[in-house]
Amino acid sequence: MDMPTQRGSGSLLVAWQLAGKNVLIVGGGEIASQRVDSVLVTDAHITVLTPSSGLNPRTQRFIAEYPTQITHLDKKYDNNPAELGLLNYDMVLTALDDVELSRSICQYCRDHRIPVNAADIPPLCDFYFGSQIRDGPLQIMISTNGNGPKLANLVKRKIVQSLSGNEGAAIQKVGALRVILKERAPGVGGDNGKRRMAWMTKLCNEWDMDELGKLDDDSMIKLLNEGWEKNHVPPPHALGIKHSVEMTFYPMLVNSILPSLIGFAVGVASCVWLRKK
Ligand SMILES: C[C@@]1(CC(=O)O)c2cc3[nH]c(cc4nc(cc5[nH]c(cc(n2)[C@H]1CCC(=O)O)[C@@](C)(CC(=O)O)[C@@H]5CCC(=O)O)C(CC(=O)O)=C4CCC(=O)O)c(CCC(=O)O)c3CC(=O)O
Ligand SMILES: NC(=O)C1=CN([C@@H]2O[C@H](COP(=O)(O)OP(=O)(O)OC[C@H]3O[C@@H](n4cnc5c(N)ncnc54)[C@H](O)[C@@H]3O)[C@@H](O)[C@H]2O)C=CC1
Repeated sequence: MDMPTQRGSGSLLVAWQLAGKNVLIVGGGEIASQRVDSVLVTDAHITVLTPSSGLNPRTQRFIAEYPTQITHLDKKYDNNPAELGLLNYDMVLTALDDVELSRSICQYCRDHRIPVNAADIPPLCDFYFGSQIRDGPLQIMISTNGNGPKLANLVKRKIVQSLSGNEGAAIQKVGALRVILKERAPGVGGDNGKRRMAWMTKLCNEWDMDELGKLDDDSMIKLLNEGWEKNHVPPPHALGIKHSVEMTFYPMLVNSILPSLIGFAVGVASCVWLRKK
């Protein structure tokens, strides 16, 4: 499907690397729990600022389960950014039922160029959250750029249905293979870089996700010895990798082929029965 190119009115889609950075979440309710969930995956250090009485059960559970990754400051924010040390944070998220407080935190962050998201005030956000699909290293974010969050969730469901479930494993194996390949043929850019990229591209085009996901340590070495070193991409079966029946075949079998077979069998049986009569 060709989509028309649109310039302007969009936002930059990036995969923000937050490992080891400090993220402040002000609030501890339903939305804060979703923020904690989203940020935990990044290996950032999270501070949740809210009184214990305002923690919902999910946020409470995260704090209990990840004591080294999450610090809970059990107090009300009294709108004193200096006391809080706001400048020490790399990102601030507000999830408050107090829009004026949210607005003032946003303003302080903007003045000090700290990226900020306020769940209740889209125009003040530096970035929006989106609907997410994750499968290992595969991350898909669906954004409607603030227009229709529920529709983002519905588009996500459509995309999930179109995935085979093999993508995450395949990407993880390709990632491991690329590391070994770069050790074998090191260097940034230049002829080596070009050759590496051409070979990896050919491999990804010729093997499918299921086959890539079946690579293991031994077959990776074999693939490099017999493929990379000889400047070609062997087919998966040459390395003993067999393609399994697509998962999508089963729903097809149940939904269309099986009912037709049953219908045909019933038809034949009734003909035989009628003839006998
Ligand atoms: C701008 C943004 C700021 C931000 O949060 O970063 C924002 C803002 C607001 N959302 C509101 C309402 C709802 N939000 C959801 C759900 C989600 N909202 C998410 C993101 C975003 N929400 C950002 C834009 C993302 C985009 O457009 O693509 C998702 C995708 C991701 C996430 O939250 O992590 C997550 C789905 C995740 C999933 O299921 O996969 C539902 C549905 C539900 O809860 O089931 C409803 C009720 C139905 C509806 O309104 O659509 C309101 C109150 C409106 C009012 O008062 O009327 C505001 C404030 C406003 O708009 O003023
Ligand atoms: N972005 C989004 O997807 C959505 C945003 N919202 C908006 O997000 C906001 C938060 O929603 P919920 O989490 O459901 O609310 P909630 O009522 O569950 O949580 C509010 C939190 O704010 C905390 N809080 C209030 N004053 C505080 C202070 N001075 N210092 C520290 N913590 C304080 C409370 O302790 C509580 O944890 C609401 O304004 C809501 O309208 C609502 C739905 C979706």
